[in-house]
Amino acid sequence: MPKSSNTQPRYKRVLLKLSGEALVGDHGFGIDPKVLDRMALDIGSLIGIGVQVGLVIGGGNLFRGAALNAAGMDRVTGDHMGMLATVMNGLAMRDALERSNIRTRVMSAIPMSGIVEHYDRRRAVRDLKDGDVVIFCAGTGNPFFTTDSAACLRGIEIEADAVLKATKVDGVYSADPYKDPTAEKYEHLTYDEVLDKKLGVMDLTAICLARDHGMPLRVFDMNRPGALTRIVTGESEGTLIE
Ligand SMILES: Nc1ncnc2c1ncn2[C@@H]1O[C@H](COP(=O)(O)OP(=O)(O)OP(=O)(O)O)[C@@H](O)[C@H]1O
Ligand SMILES: O=c1ccn([C@@H]2O[C@H](COP(=O)(O)O)[C@@H](O)[C@H]2O)c(=O)[nH]1
Repeated sequence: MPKSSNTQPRYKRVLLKLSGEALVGDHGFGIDPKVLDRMALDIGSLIGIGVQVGLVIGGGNLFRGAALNAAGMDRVTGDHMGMLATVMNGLAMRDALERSNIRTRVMSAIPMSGIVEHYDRRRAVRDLKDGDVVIFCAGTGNPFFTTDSAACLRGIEIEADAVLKATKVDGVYSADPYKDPTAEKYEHLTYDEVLDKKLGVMDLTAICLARDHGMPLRVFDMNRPGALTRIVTGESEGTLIE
């Protein structure tokens, strides 16, 4: 088990959404084990201060349904492939967490007997209370959604204090900072501001779901050392949407 510390967390239970695309790291495609190990270390720090951690991992490092569809594939088939990609990422993340001695459960929205458990909310909450990390795979289990929506959905279901979106950018900007170098970063936004300004860092279904259930969202750079711990201990990091 990770070492415990005296730091008082601001959040007792969080739903952490990890970018699938960022798992590529130095590799051109797939999963860079170095990124997984770094994330396992960060998650271990949270467990060490008593924070319960649910995880949703994207699939953009492997497949996205919309991209497959643009290349000619049936959209639903592409989305099924995207959801399966999130299961592969979940298995890889469990492996890294368990190598760091962090007990981990993987639950899939799509039954996959013999590989991972089927999603069960009550069981997930029990596991979280026991200090296990619970990885929620296969998104919502339905096509035409994204893992951002799945993160908000699971976060609301498990009554997380916040959904933390760990991604490649250090917050929400007035425009995509990769495309517009003059874009300015926001420290704080309301859900309606994100919707009205059509800020593309998270899909709008996810924002609506979070707004309708009063779930705070924080977008931050997963590559900044210590960012996760700073967030759960109440320091300012990334952009808060509430
Ligand atoms: N207004 C904006 N502010 C910040 N980032 C933005 C904005 N608009 C678009 N983006 C883009 O959104 C990306 C993050 O969202 P995206 O859903 O693509 O990735 P992810 O969730 O990190 O990956 P995955 O889908 O693989 O999990 C950023 O890398 C950035 O390029
Ligand atoms: O509920 C869901 C979640 C995801 N998908 C498909 O998986 C890929 C990968 O997820 P990202 O959020 O893009 O990382 C997504 O593009 C969809 O194709 C889904 O169908 N339903």
